Order: sequence, then C-alpha cells, then structure tokens
Amino acid sequence: MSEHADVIVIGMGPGGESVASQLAGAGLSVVGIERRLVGGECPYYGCIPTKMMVRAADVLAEGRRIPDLAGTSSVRADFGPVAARIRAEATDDWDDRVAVERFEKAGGTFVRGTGRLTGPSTVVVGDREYVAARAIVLNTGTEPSIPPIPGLAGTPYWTNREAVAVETAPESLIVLGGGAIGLELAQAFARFGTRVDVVESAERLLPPEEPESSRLVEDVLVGEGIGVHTGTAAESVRHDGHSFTVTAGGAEFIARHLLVATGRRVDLAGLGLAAIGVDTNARSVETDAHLRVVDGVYAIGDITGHGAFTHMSMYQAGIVARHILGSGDGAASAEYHAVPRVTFTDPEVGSVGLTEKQARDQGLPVATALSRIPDSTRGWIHKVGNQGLIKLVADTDRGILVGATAAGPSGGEVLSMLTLAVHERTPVSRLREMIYAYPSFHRAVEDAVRQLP
Ligand SMILES: Cc1cc2nc3c(=O)[nH]c(=O)nc-3n(C[C@H](O)[C@H](O)[C@H](O)COP(=O)(O)OP(=O)(O)OC[C@H]3O[C@@H](n4cnc5c(N)ncnc54)[C@H](O)[C@@H]3O)c2cc1C
Ligand SMILES: NC(=O)c1ccc[n+]([C@@H]2O[C@H](COP(=O)([O-])OP(=O)(O)OC[C@H]3O[C@@H](n4cnc5c(N)ncnc54)[C@H](O)[C@@H]3O)[C@@H](O)[C@H]2O)c1
Repeated sequence: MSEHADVIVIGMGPGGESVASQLAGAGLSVVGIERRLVGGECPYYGCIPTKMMVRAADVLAEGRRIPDLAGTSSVRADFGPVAARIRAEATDDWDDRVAVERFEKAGGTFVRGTGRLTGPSTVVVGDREYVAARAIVLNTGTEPSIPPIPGLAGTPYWTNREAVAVETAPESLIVLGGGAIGLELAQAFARFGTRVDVVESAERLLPPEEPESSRLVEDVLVGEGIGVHTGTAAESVRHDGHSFTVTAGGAEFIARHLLVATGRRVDLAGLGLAAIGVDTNARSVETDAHLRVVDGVYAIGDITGHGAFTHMSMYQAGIVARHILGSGDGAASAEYHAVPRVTFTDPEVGSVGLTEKQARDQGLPVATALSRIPDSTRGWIHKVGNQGLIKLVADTDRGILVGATAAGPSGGEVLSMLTLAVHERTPVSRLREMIYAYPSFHRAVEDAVRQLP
C-alpha cells in the first residue's frame, strides 16, 4: 500500500529542512525523509562545529598577539571547551530529536531512512512507497570524496565528520587537500598545538580563488608553522597501527592522524535519478530557473552544482517553496551571478561572482584593481594579524563589478558591500562617489575602486 502526500522531500539538509517546514507550515501534507540527521552536514559535521573550532583558534591567535600590542600573554591551549561546545551547543551529541520535533510541530511527517525515486511522483524507503501529489524535492547533499590513493582504503583516516568529533587536538596531522575544509581545520588545529602538514595536488591552495588570495593564505599558514606542500600528489598511504606515512612528491610525511579533505561527491545513482532520465554519472543535477529537474521534481543544495554552501541551499529552498505554493513560474528565478563565499581561515577569504580568470575566459573586457589591507589606515592601526587584500574585477563595457575578493580580518563581513555591488550591478562610477567610513577595513574597497577606469 502506498502513502500519499502533497510533497515529499528526500534529504533534509539545510534547504530540505527549510522547504519541508515552510510547506508544512503553509498547510501542505509533507513527508520529510532523512537517513542521518535532520539539518544535514552543516550543523552536525560542517559549518557550525568547524566555525566553533575556528572561533576558539582565533581567540588563541589574538592572545598570542598581545605582546605586539598590549603587554604580555601566556596562552595555554585546551581543546576541551571546544569539544564540549560542539557536543552540547552545536550537535546535541549528534542527536536531531529537536529538529525532528520542530518539523513535526510544523505539521510534517518524518521518515528515517534512505529515499529513492522510482518515478516523477514516487519514492521508496525500504519496503514503503510514497506518492507525491504536487512535488518531490531532492536535497541529498554530498559525501566526502575519497581519492583512490594506494594504501588509503581501510586505514583509520578522518574526514570532516571524525575531525569535528575529536575530544583533544591531535599531536600531529597530515591534511590531504588545501581547499576550504582542509585549510580551516589545518589552521584551527595548528593553533591548538597540532603539527600540521597540508598536501595539495593543485599548484596553489584554494584553487577556485584568486591567485593573490592563495599566496596570502599560504604565507600566513607557513608563518604559523604549518607545512604547505602544493603541486604535491599523494602517491601512497601507510598506517602502522600508530602513525600514518604519506608518500607525496618524493617526500614522506608522518603523523598520528590523516584528514582527507579532497572534495565531495554526489550519489545520483543511489537516489534513483535514472528513473526520471537523469545522467547519474554527472557531477551535479541540472535544474531550470525554478530548480526543476523535470516537471514535479525539484533539486536544491550541493547536488545542483551552484556552490556547496548552506546559503545556496537555503536560497534555493526559498525559491522552490514559493514556486510550489502557487507563485509558479511568476516566482523569482534563481540568479547565480553574485554567489558569495567565505573561507573562514584567518585571514578570512571572502569572494563573490567571477574571478579575474573566469571573467577573461568568458571573453569579458576586464579591468582589475588591488589594494592591500596593511596599506589602509585601519590595517596599519590593526598591525599584527592585518594581512589581507581587496581585489576587484570589473567589466569595462558595462562599467560594473562582476567579481570581487575581500580577504583579511573580517574579510567575510567586508565582502557584504561587494556582494551587493555585484548583485545589483552598481555602476563603478557610483561606487566611486559613495562615502566609506573612516578608518574601517572597507575603506580599502575605496582604494581599489579608485584604481578602476
Ligand atoms: C567541514 C565543512 C565545513 C563547511 N563550512 C561551511 C560554511 O562555513 N559555510 C557554508 O555555507 N557551507 C559550509 N559547508 C558546506 C555546507 O555544509 C553544505 O553546503 C550544506 O550542508 C548544504 O548542503 P545540502 O543542503 O546540499 O545538504 P547536506 O547538508 O549535505 O544534507 C543532505 C542530507 O541528505 C541526506 N541524504 C542523502 N541521501 C539521502 C537519501 N537517499 N535518503 C534520505 N536522506 C538522504 C543526508 O544524510 C544529509 O543529511 C561546509 C561543509 C563541510 C563538510
Ligand atoms: N567556509 C565555507 O563556506 C566552506 C567550508 C568548508 C567547505 N565548504 C564547502 O564544501 C566543499 C568541499 O570542501 P573541500 O575542501 O573538501 O573541497 P574543495 O574541492 O574545495 O577542495 C579540495 C582540495 O583538495 C585537492 N585535492 C583533490 N584531490 C587531491 C589529492 N588526491 N591529494 C591532494 N589534494 C587533492 C583539490 O585540488 C582541492 O584544492 C567546498 O567546495 C565548499 O563549497 C565551504
């Protein structure tokens, strides 16, 4: 026997939980299916626990900066409060009861299990079948992608999921992958006393960012004692019951723990997408401007390939909820020209829109500008810990910014004005005419704007 609902949501990551709750709250019958924890990667294994680690690590770094500015300090790091906070405040010890109850209170029906599409309006979970009268929403996210390095499989390596659950900072750590996950965790653990080596196969850290940001972050990490090995592919991994040995670039790296942070993968075949004619070998699911895969089936979040960020998942959830609730194709469409992202290293690397290379590859007539935070008044006052830069990418034909980077102390906050400028296609001439508060970090944006034609 089949069970019927207006809407079925498979995977309750941040967007899935949001859309399911909005629709249930609006009076639709909604079945939400989640095999792990309602809320997804972000609250339990991603954004929130890692940012708790970063916040604590940044406090340690500030404490160590006291001798440069304000007297003496003696900092003794203890990971205990961070581990306790992650358990008690962030994850409820990896228990989602509160989130499940919140969804049920909103009127939803929760099903724990793995959902699989069998057609455009049918889903199975084990031996139960669910039929959707109005829509199915897919929000199944990603899993850590583990590279096929000889010797790696079967060793007790960490992914982000194990790394956020530790009770003490490891004595030593090799991090495979110099992307956002690898670098945020590398710096956080290093500030707690862990000896860290980052092994990155690309020629630079944070490859999707501007090369200036990669150099900046590498300089800071190396300055903090982290080993950074770019252009270095891991050839083999060994675990002797006590330590890991990673052979890479002709060298051997030895550490008690190994974190694999080499990207994420989707499982479109497991989700049954072949049943609606989708290529299950693709790296993401193609959707239209209202996130429809086919009529009646929507996809949101990491699986859509528009940026693996919680804010993207939530943004798309809003569009889908409005579309299902009756605005139809008149509802606002998804726009991706001003997607912001922040890597929460110290300095934070915030960016929005296109990099210089992406703009040039699109054939746009490009002008760029760069200002350095230490050269700004606020950066000079800030002194120790002031590394950072503003980079602007302008389309000279249209006279607007198509991309920008704000790296530095509070770089992710400075980014907000640049996100608005790119989103609204504000003329550069207007950015030149506006007033920037003195002496703020965002005045470095004005220094860069002045360099543009
Ligand atoms: C360490 C780390 C740090 C991060 N930090 C940030 C950050 O600072 N800022 C930011 O914006 N983003 C960050 N991210 C990314 C962010 O976590 C994701 O983009 C976000 O969780 C949105 O993902 P999603 O909505 O696609 O679904 P996910 O959060 O991936 O959730 C998908 C859910 O679907 C479930 N599921 C999968 N398949 C099925 C199935 N067949 N049936 C039932 N359930 C299923 C999964 O169990 C999971 O709970 C971070 C990620 C990681 C790993
Ligand atoms: N602050 C944030 O918003 C935040 C933080 C963490 C993660 N995230 C999201 O999660 C996603 C996944 O993060 P991630 O850091 O795992 O992925 P990523 O794709 O950003 O970085 C992975 C890195 O690993 C490298 N790599 C791949 N294979 C390798 C190998 N065999 N050896 C060495 N290096 C290898 C890649 O060149 C790349 O630089 C990100 O794309 C991001 O969208 C966001």
